[in-house]
Amino acid sequence: MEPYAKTQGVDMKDFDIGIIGSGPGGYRAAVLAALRGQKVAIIERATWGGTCLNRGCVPKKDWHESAKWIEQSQHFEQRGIVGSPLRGDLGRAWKHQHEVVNTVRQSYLDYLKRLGVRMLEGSAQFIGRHELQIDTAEGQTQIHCDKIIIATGSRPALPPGIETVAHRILHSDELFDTDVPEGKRVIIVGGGIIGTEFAYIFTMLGRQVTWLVHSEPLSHTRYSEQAKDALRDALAALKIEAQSGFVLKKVGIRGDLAWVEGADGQRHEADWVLLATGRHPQTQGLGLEHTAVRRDERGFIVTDAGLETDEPGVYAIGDVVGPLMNANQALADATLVVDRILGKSEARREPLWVPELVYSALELARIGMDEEQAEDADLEPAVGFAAFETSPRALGQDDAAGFVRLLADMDSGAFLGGEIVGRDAGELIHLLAQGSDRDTVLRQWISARYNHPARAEEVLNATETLAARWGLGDFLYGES
Ligand SMILES: Cc1cc2nc3c(=O)[nH]c(=O)nc-3n(C[C@H](O)[C@H](O)[C@H](O)COP(=O)(O)OP(=O)(O)OC[C@H]3O[C@@H](n4cnc5c(N)ncnc54)[C@H](O)[C@@H]3O)c2cc1C
Ligand SMILES: NC(=O)c1ccc[n+]([C@@H]2O[C@H](COP(=O)([O-])OP(=O)(O)OC[C@H]3O[C@@H](n4cnc5c(N)ncnc54)[C@H](O)[C@@H]3O)[C@@H](O)[C@H]2O)c1
Repeated sequence: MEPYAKTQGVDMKDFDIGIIGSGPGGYRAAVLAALRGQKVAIIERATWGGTCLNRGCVPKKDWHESAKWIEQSQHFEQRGIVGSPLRGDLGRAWKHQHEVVNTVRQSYLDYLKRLGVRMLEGSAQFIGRHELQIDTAEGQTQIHCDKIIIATGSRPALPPGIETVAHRILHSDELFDTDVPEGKRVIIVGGGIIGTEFAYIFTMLGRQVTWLVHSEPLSHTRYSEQAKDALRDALAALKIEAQSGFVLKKVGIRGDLAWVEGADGQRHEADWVLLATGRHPQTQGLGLEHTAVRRDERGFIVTDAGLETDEPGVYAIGDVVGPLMNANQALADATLVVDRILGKSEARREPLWVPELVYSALELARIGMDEEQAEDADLEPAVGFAAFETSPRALGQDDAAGFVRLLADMDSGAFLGGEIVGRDAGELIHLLAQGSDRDTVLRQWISARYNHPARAEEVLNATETLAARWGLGDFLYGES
């Protein structure tokens, strides 16, 4: 790819804002700051667009779409769509995501260029509190920035002593950086979000998956038991089951086969292996010792609620701050930090109100508190519920698994949190994310106009059950 700006000749230029990393956090911060008249430099040492665009959300959702179509094709004949049977081809799916990713990346770069953002290719490190040195292919250059945003993201974490082997034993970054391995049999290690998403995607795209997990998939997440059960059922219907109790200790290659060994000595063999055992914040080589920026014991950068580090004028956003690592958080962080830098807001980071998603045999989406958190906050949560199994739209789509589940405060009728499980949950969650006034938003949902038949109507139905079953009618149908 042609870089738009070489670092040569930039020597010690001044910028209003310097941003390290071009993932969703860094890219969004650059766009927002440039749109508001700031002189912005963004520095990227690897592929423009970061994890989300090149090795995460974007290619994963491209594959998830193909996986869904293959699964849906099981209903084609009964819907009157007939012809030869369809089958998944992960190799071709890899090429498809690659083309999509390249198109998106080019549009990102064009936009940054149009906005006048200075794009510098190389590895950035602090050499002073507000000075960065950038090591490029052509040499070193230095810039001064009034404000600096660290958006350096994360990298795959492997258990102690475990190393990847090219084309055979991979983590997810390597999976997207190189073509997918040929072999049909694949082992996935990890019951986190990546394991849960890829066990489904690979199976639908024609691979035989052995899925090895330590504890129940998604057990470390805040999805309700009902959501996890629904997902387990949907996976089981496709014969995708996690084998629990596996703690990875060793990996290796024997002839044509890759193997993994657990703490109990059990070995599993396959053509190749995907390791999905978490991610670490990425701060190595950043020169943080030249600043007052601190990291916690897990390596995450420590910030205040406005995402400013201990070094005044230096901020950190996205995965490198954690603890949740998703693009939605990185994007929300970028908005918050640019607003604060421009003095437009005193807002505080609110991870609770950033949507979380899982794309597997069902889409799981959630936002806000769960019951436990509500009770810990001395609130009394009422549950509003509507299942897609009676939705005319979902039935017409042959895809009626899942539900909308809302929590409201019994005393005030305030919206506390919600979960949407099933097809298009990743789109529908925006309904739950938009209400700016959570005290009155349920009243808005109950009086809003809906398209019929549509899945979004289940948000209305779930809200109505709060009125009907929990006596919240006075709050929800009251004067607005
Ligand atoms: C397989 C997978 C699927 C995912 N799917 C989803 C999803 O569906 N939805 C979702 O919300 N999230 C998803 N995520 C998570 C999401 O990708 C991350 O949360 C998001 O990319 C974090 O954004 P970021 O801006 O903090 O950092 P990143 O996207 O990691 O970008 C950081 C960038 O900084 C650069 N960098 C680091 N150090 C330096 C340096 N010293 N100098 C210059 N550049 C540097 C890196 O090269 C990188 O390009 C997924 C992740 C994975 C791995
Ligand atoms: N849709 C999304 O938002 C999305 C999608 C994919 C990834 N991500 C983010 O990317 C990050 C990485 O995802 P992930 O699934 O790798 O991490 P994760 O933290 O979600 O899960 C890691 C899993 O690895 C397991 N594990 C760790 N060491 C192990 C060992 N030695 N043996 C067996 N199992 C072991 C853990 O038990 C856990 O189930 C996460 O923070 C996730 O939130 C987000």
